Amino acid sequence: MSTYALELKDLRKNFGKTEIIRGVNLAVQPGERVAVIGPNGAGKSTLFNLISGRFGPTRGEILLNGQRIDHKKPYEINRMGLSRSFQITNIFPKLSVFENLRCALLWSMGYKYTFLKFLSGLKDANERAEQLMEMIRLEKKRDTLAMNLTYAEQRALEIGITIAGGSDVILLDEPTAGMSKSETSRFIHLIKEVTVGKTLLTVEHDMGVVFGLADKIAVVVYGEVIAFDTPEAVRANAKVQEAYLGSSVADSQAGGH
Ligand SMILES: Nc1ncnc2c1ncn2[C@@H]1O[C@H](COP(=O)(O)OP(=O)(O)OP(=O)(O)O)[C@@H](O)[C@H]1O
Repeated sequence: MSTYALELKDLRKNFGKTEIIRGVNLAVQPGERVAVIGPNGAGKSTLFNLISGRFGPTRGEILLNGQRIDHKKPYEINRMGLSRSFQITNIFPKLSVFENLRCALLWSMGYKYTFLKFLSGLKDANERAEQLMEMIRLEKKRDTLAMNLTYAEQRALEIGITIAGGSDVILLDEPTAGMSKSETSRFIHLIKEVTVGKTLLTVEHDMGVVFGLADKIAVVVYGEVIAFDTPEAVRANAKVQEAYLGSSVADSQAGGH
């Protein structure tokens, strides 16, 4: 049986007659941090949509901790241990930071607790919400409505909501998009801290973030993974350099990352 946290086997997706994902194979070890990079339109979002169950594949298999998840519904995949962040769209703007985290926790506990155990569940959720708030460094904003947080704070809250359910595989879509340079470096640090021991997949355009965060990089070009390796090996990969025309990846090297 597979011991991979996530495994894609000959994964394919057609939209109409066009094959957008063209036989992707990828095996991610538990605890690995993987950045998925590639030119615009390469299929990165489609890949995330397939993994998280928004789309069903045309062919191929997706395994989460050895169990098939292709053709399961997003909430079923979530229950099986995969959580995806949608930038800040999981946040309830009119709830406080604490209430947002507590909601996420209760939602994830709801299926495990019977109604009669709900009250004790509530106590657990309160305690865990406090812990999570400290982890994402928003304890001073405990009672602030989410809509009144700064953008970077909202992104931190979103990460808190994403990890609240205890999933061991986390998908993040461009986690630092829209942040300033200093916010970005603080946020990379935060992501690393809160995902210790978890498997992380990010779609990312910012090469600084990619090289700061990833143990491995998957390079998607025209619906195929053309390289899956350590950042150093990917930088040196001739196929990758050709696909990027020596731009982003080489630039980040010149930038000293
Ligand atoms: N629901 C859909 N129906 C038809 N075509 C789609 C659909 N979703 C994506 N595509 C097409 O699939 C291709 C891959 O798109 P996708 O969004 O996965 O690329 P991407 O690598 O995430 O791009 P970007 O970096 O610009 O976000 C594009 O040509 C896009 O037009």
